Order: sequence, then structure tokens, then C-alpha cells
Amino acid sequence: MADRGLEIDRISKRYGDVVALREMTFAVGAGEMFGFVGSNGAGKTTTMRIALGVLAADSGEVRWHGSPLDLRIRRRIGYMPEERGLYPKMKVAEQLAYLGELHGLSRADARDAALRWTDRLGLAARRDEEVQKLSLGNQQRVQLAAALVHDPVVLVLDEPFSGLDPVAVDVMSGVLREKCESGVPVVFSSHQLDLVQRLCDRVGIVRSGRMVACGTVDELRDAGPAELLVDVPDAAPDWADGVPGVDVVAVAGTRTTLRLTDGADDQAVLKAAMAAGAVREFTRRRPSLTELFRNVVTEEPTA
Ligand SMILES: Nc1ncnc2c1ncn2[C@@H]1O[C@H](COP(=O)(O)OP(=O)(O)OP(=O)(O)O)[C@@H](O)[C@H]1O
Repeated sequence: MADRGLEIDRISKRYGDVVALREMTFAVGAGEMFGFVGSNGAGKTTTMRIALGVLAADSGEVRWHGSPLDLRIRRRIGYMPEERGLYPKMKVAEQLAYLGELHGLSRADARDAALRWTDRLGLAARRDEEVQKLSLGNQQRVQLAAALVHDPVVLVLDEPFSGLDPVAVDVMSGVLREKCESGVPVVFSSHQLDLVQRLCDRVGIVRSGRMVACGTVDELRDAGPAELLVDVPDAAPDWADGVPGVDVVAVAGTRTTLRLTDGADDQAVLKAAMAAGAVREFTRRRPSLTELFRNVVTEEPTA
């Protein structure tokens, strides 16, 4: 069997009457960046906490290179929790070195790593400040440093980008990309879908505790409904009504957006447009991740 790195295999979880996860399944391979997206309450945090072992699943298994996760591997996961878990009164570098030691680094290595990551994440000037005195964005940078300080073999990050300014987003993206290129599987949740589309090799969309779409951004976009943007300046505004195989999505000025229904032939649409007048623009566009997300999460849930 191919080595899948981190595997989440049919994990189910209830909190009393609330079903949080229903056979949640996905895998993140070496050097892959996986974006985990879904509405509020869809089950992302629950999945990540189970992957880390801070929460037990009712059923299913989490594996690392084919074996169930044990304590030794769990210590080597870099985790950024949604509820940020830093000691507010401890100084930045001291705290990072302490966390490094907790994860098994020697004192000297932990100090070096604390210096290196504070440099890399733009926190060098804040090393001797108490975490509670930092801005929220800087606290978040410290939280990322805490996930990285022990040189993790896999990164699991719960909304690492929320609340960051654009420069911090770039710094964070660069660090994650670098880790990924060094062979570390990276999974992060986010509601910033443009960022997920830009950064991730693969994306999983979760609805009501279940993975409902999973693949590369291109695969997901290709599977979504194709649209055509057509500009026929001299045609009547309703020229596309009645053209077989398309639904009119929007008309803006002389430009009409059409959605192709299953199996429709875009060349037939082009012919119809040319019959209506001179065609100035005829573009096929794929849905963005945000549009796909809206389609997927608003579909009726299956029982
Ligand atoms: N400790 C808990 N006790 C009871 N229900 C819980 C608990 N934690 C989570 N839930 C419920 O489990 C479901 C999944 O929640 P979870 O936090 O995993 O979602 P999420 O996708 O991370 O949401 P968000 O995007 O808002 O962070 C929700 O219905 C939530 O209300």
C-alpha cells in the first residue's frame, strides 16, 4: 500500500446527542499541504484534536506511515490549537525553549530553536516580552513558533491565519511552504478560501462531520459546474434564453454569464451567440473554491 503519511480513517465522534464526526476520512502525504475547510461547527477542530490524541474517537483510527499513532509520534506533531495555549506570563523565548524541551529537545537545542524561530517569524525584538503583552497577531506568531520549535514530523494547525495582517500571512505561508517542501505533511483549517486555493496541494471540504469533497483544487474546480462568460454587445439582453444546455446566471451590461448543464456543448452556445450578433468575448470559467464551497455546503445533507 502506498505510504499516506498521516491517515485519518473513518473517525466518528459524538458529544452526547451531537454527532460531530461521521466516518471522517482523508490522508496527507509527505510534502503535501492539505487545506481543511467547512462551515462553523462542521467538525474540523474535533478532527484535529483526535489526530493529536487530546480527544478520543468513538471509532476509526489515526495512522502515521501505516501504524496507529503512539505517544512517541504524538510528541513529534506540531500542533497549533484553535484555543491558543500559551502561558501568558512567560516570556516569548523562554516559553518556546521550555516547550521545545517538553517535546524532547536538549536545553541547548531548545534555546537555539527558540532563537531561530523567533528570528524567522519576525519576533526577535519581542523575545523578552511576556506573551500576554503582545498583540494578538504576534501571539499567534509565537503559537506557530511553538508548533515548530521541536522540528515536528507533521504539522496540524487549527486556523493559523485567522486575524493575521497580510505581511504575517505571507510569513506564515512561507514557513508552511518551506516545511512542506522539506517533506513534512501540513494540514491546516481555514475559512480564508482564497488563501487555501493559493497555498494548498489538496483540499477537503467538510459538512456536518463528513468529508464531502476532497481533491486537488483543480480537480474540485473541474468537477464543479462550468460557466461561460459571453459578450454580444448588439444582441437583445435575453438572447441566451432558450439556448439549450445553459442556465442564465447573470446579465451585467452586455455580458451574460451562463452555466452549462450536464453534457452541454459550449460550441453550440458559441453558435447561438454568433447568430445573435458579433461576439466580443467568449470565456469558459471554472468556479473558485469559494463558489464551490458555497455549492457544497448549501446542498441538502444526505441522511
Ligand atoms: N466539547 C464539546 N461538547 C459538546 N459539543 C461539542 C464540543 N466540541 C464541539 N462540539 C460540537 O461538535 C460539532 C463540531 O465542532 P468543531 O469545533 O469540531 O467544528 P469546527 O469545524 O472546528 O467549527 P469552527 O469552524 O466554528 O471552528 C459542533 O456541532 C460543536 O457544537
